[in-house]
Amino acid sequence: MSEISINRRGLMFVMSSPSGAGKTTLSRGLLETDAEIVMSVSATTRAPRPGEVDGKDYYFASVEEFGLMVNRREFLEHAKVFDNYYGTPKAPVEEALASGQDVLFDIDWQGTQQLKQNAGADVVSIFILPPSTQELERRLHSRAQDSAEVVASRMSKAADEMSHWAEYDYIIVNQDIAQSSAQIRAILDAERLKRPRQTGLDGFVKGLREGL
Ligand SMILES: Nc1nc2c(ncn2[C@@H]2O[C@H](COP(=O)(O)OP(=O)(O)O)[C@@H](O)[C@H]2O)c(=O)[nH]1
Ligand SMILES: Nc1ncnc2c1ncn2[C@@H]1O[C@H](COP(=O)(O)OP(=O)(O)O)[C@@H](O)[C@H]1O
Repeated sequence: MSEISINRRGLMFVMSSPSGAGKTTLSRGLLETDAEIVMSVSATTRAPRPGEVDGKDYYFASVEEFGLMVNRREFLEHAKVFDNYYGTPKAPVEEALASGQDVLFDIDWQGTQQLKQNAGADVVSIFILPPSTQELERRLHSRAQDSAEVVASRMSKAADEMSHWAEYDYIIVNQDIAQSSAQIRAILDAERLKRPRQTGLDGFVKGLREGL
């Protein structure tokens, strides 16, 4: 039997966490296993880490270039995080949603608030907590891509970021990657099934009733 597909409205799936709690790892896992969701690639003024690819991990921009994009209103949201600027380019998100895809955002609490203000009903937000402070520090060190100074600065800012946990729809404590991935999967599956998002239901049910 062929799979039934009912048209639905794309959703904006936001994941935030203090740096090092595991967002990047969890979002990569989701993208690899789900063809209906695409990542929003942000622009940033931060320097690329070893292995990061321009246009894939981020669009790396100078402060001047970033400022021009802000002036041209090219961002859906933007914010200063740590000592750098980050922003979500608007056009790719609008194109993906219009073509029926969901979009995954790895953005901070400031960006999440802005998205909720502009597109409330389409936003589903998850906050990811580390299982402990010691484990957060271990993960930041294990990533080994940032200097000791950067790790220390991110640890000191984790408390700030974590203070916004209650603004999110769902909270996941990321102890075990497989378990956290399964929890994220469950949230996405359930949110996709919400009645207002299944815009094709009217026609589908009409067809069913006419066939009786
Ligand atoms: N508001 C906003 N925050 C972003 C954006 N892109 C990344 N961030 C956040 O900026 C913070 C730092 O990101 P990054 O430098 O990649 O380090 P990470 O914390 O290890 O992922 C994280 O909290 C990200 O969620 C964006 O486009 N907008
Ligand atoms: N549940 C987990 N258990 C152990 N290590 C993890 C877990 N989740 C992520 N990590 C590791 O912690 C480090 C930071 O994870 P990352 O996904 O880069 O975090 P973030 O994107 O939130 O900064 C990486 O080395 C990653 O492999």
